[in-house]
Amino acid sequence: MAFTRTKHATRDHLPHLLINVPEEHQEPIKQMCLKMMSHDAYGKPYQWTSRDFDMGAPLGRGKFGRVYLARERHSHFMVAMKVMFKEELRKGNVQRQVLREIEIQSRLKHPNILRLLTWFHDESRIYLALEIASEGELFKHLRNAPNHRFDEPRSAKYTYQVANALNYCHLNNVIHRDLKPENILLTSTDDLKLADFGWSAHTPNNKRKTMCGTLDYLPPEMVSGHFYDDSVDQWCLGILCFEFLVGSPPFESSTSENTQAKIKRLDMHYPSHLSPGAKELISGLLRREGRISLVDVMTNSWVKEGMAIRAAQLQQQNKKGKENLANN
Ligand SMILES: Nc1ncnc2c1ncn2[C@@H]1O[C@H](COP(=O)(O)OP(=O)(O)OP(=O)(O)O)[C@@H](O)[C@H]1O
Repeated sequence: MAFTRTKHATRDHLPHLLINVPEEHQEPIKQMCLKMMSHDAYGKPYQWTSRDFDMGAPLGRGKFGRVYLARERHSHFMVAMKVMFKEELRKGNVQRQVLREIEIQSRLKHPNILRLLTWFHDESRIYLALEIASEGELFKHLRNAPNHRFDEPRSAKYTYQVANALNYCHLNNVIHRDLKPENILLTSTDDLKLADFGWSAHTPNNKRKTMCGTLDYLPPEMVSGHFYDDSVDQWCLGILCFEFLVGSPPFESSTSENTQAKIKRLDMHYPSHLSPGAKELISGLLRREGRISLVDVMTNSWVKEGMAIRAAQLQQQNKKGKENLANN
């Protein structure tokens, strides 16, 4: 890739790079790779600027940023370009949060974590060149799903992918701390990308005490203002898995005081449509202490079986899609 600064593929590696690429896409991808390899940035330090990119359609808008589809001029490599105005960041007093997000996200390289490919700034703006997740926020898909919830196989697959991403974060001494469907993006291949590391933190051994994250997802130790460690992310994964399956988080209530009180009492109910496997997994995560590990989640039998069913569902959908295309 034009953006990587170490371990570069050369022309000799092209046959290897194209191994899993369908026949009909081989030539355009080969041409793009060749263009990337001939870019001044390839393998060398390079000062990117907005002049290197053609900006296209808007993909979305956040509190401080607007995100556009953008194309790198030389290689035609597509990215999602997040543009933030320095003045707005200053007014919102979030400069440090943004710098932390950049610093942490540029170090993390995992298939289920949104890649920050490069970043640069000019007098008034900061630009983040991000990997594209073309299906956008997972939250939108949850809201559009029947009864605002995913079926068990789909929930199991997504739970696995988030557990995998969080496990990688923890191995790299990073706690995400703000897991929720709004902070997860979906790709065209039905894969999740964890985004928004604005609240994440390095975890140098000692426990932390900052209250952050979203109320519905806060673990009891954070609600009570106690010290906490990276197992807060396991709690959030339990809430997320519940929300996938039920359509709303388990401690949701009309006021934030009630939500906090319910979290402290672990006052929640499992709807009758949940399978015993799903309940067992969630109850292993939504504990005050002794939460199951992320590796336990990834090897859990409900998760494994659900993933296999989801893979078969997608294969079936793809087959139908191809048949419909052929018939039209
Ligand atoms: N990499 C991406 N690929 C595709 N769409 C994206 C990508 N990043 C962001 N978007 C879209 O742009 C929207 C805004 O993203 P952004 O990261 O600025 O905001 P946010 O995280 O939702 O909000 P905030 O951090 O301000 O609370 C997202 O909701 C999503 O729809």
